[in-house]
Parts: sequence; C-alpha cells; structure tokens
Amino acid sequence: MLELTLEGVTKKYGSRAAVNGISMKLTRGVYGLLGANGSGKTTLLRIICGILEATEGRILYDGTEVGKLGPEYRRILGYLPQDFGYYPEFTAKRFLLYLAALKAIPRRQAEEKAEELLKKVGLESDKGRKIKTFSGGMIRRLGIAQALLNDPEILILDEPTAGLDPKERIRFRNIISSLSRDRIIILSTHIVSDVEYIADEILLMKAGELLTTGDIDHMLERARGKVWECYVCPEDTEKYQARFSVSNLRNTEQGVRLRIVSDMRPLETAVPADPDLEDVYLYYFREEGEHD
Ligand SMILES: Nc1ncnc2c1ncn2[C@@H]1O[C@H](COP(=O)(O)OP(=O)(O)OP(=O)(O)O)[C@@H](O)[C@H]1O
Repeated sequence: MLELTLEGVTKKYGSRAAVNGISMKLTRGVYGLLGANGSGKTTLLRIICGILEATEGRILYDGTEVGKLGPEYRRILGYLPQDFGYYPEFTAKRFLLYLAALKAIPRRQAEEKAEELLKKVGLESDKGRKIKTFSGGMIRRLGIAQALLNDPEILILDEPTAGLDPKERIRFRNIISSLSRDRIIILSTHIVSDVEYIADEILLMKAGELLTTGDIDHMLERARGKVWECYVCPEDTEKYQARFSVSNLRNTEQGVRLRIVSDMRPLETAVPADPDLEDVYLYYFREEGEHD
C-alpha cells in the first residue's frame, strides 16, 4: 500500500490561514498542484515534507502519523524545494555524492545511483562540470536528481519549472513522465501546461483551500458549457474583457475572436467551445464578482 492522507491540514500565521483545512488521500501517480502565487502551495508542500508544522490537522503515511515515523519518513521522501540550494563550486557528480553521504547511502551504491540519475536527467556528459557553469534548466535537473537519490516513494517538487525556457520545460516534463509510476509525485506550479499532459490528477488550490480535485477529463467536463467563442469588433474588445473572463483573444479577418469563460452565453452570437485546462483554471480563478 502507498497512501498519504491529509486530514484537515491547516497552517495559520497570526489569524490568517495560509493553508486552510485541506483533506485528501493520495496514492500512486502524478498530482499537479495548481494555484496562483500565494495560494499556499509551498506551505502545504513543506508541511507534507515535515519541514513546517501544521497548526491543525494531521498527515498519515499508510495509516501512521508521519510525526511518529521520524527519520523513517525522511527515507521515503524526496524533495526539490523552490529555492534549491547547491554548492556552485562542486561538480554535479560531487554534489550528488555529497548529498548521498548526508543521506547515509553507502559509497558504492551512491556512486552507481549518481551515475544512473545523471543519465536520467541528461547531465551525464556534464557531470564533471562545476554547477556554477550550469544553466537554470540544468540546475533544476540536478535538483530532481538529488531528490531521487534515495529512490523515494513520495517525491515533492515545488515549482520545478520556474524560470525555465519552453524547451527545458518540455524536457523536465518528460523526465517526470519517465519516473516510475510506483510513487506519489506532487508537482506544484502556476502554469497549466506544466501539468496538463503529465498529471494523473489535478489539485486546484486557491487562498489556502483545495477548490477541486480530479483527473483532467473530469476537470474539462466540469467546464463544459462554460466556454464560448464569438467574434466582436476590435473597438468592443476592451468592453468584453472588462465584463467577462477572456481566456484568449485573436485578431482574424472576421473581427476579434474572443474565447470567454462564463456560466451564461456571453452574447447572442457566441457558440460553445470545447474547454481546455486553461479555461478550467480561469473558471476557478475568476475574480469574485466576475462569476455570473
Ligand atoms: N512565514 C510566513 N509568515 C507569514 N505569512 C506567510 C509565511 N509563509 C507564507 N505566508 C503567506 O501564506 C500565503 C501562502 O504562501 P505560499 O508561499 O505557501 O504560497 P504559494 O502558493 O507557494 O506561492 P508562490 O508560488 O508565490 O510560492 C501567502 O499569502 C504568504 O504571504
């Protein structure tokens, strides 16, 4: 069994809850934790990793409270924090061997593991280079390698694609997809396309709360009938943008084509469109008052 259960997890700073009563059950698979900046993703992930203590609630690993597992829990956990710290003067390989030693992995096993992981993240030919010469994408890939050193059952990646160019994002996505499905992977991001293709389940977080969860198809189904396309005159676009949540806008020969997320048909000529995950995100993250 591999099961991580969150029961009413809450973290308060003063009277304000950064994470508010989150309950969920996670099993094997990739979970995309999607939310705007400040929605509480990092706080939640740090609580799951045991770095931050929850004000209320508890987390269970296979039925046992993680606090009671002590160092055992750390052995099954891999974590890539948002501000991944590394030693710029170390080579990639030396850095992995150093962290492996900290994790008490025997030297010979560490050597094999480091080589295997450097290959997995596409840094095999750069293993002898100092990290300070690496691009942001390479550093992130090294970050995922270090999180995998102990072959964790639970892998937590906090905004792993922040600041990466599109090619590196795709590369990163492919690495995640290639990881064994035999673990729980939680990946936080505010970028829909980071998780659209690889997550088995999406966790939508807003203002410290879990708004909704489900697989992509389920999410898309929920937005069905709420996405519209219509053509308007260029001079009217601002008016519609002010009134509705516009997920896309394109100039065409027939006028400006607007893609609008709205519970009601926004104008007579609007036709329903197939939702994508960006529409779902916009649907849930519309400002209060935009809900019609
Ligand atoms: N130590 C702290 N003291 C007070 N408030 C905090 C603290 N840490 C986080 N917060 C607040 O809690 C909220 C959630 O922050 P958190 O960093 O978890 O969000 P996030 O979704 O990870 O955002 P980002 O993507 O920008 O990192 C924010 O409003 C933040 O200001």
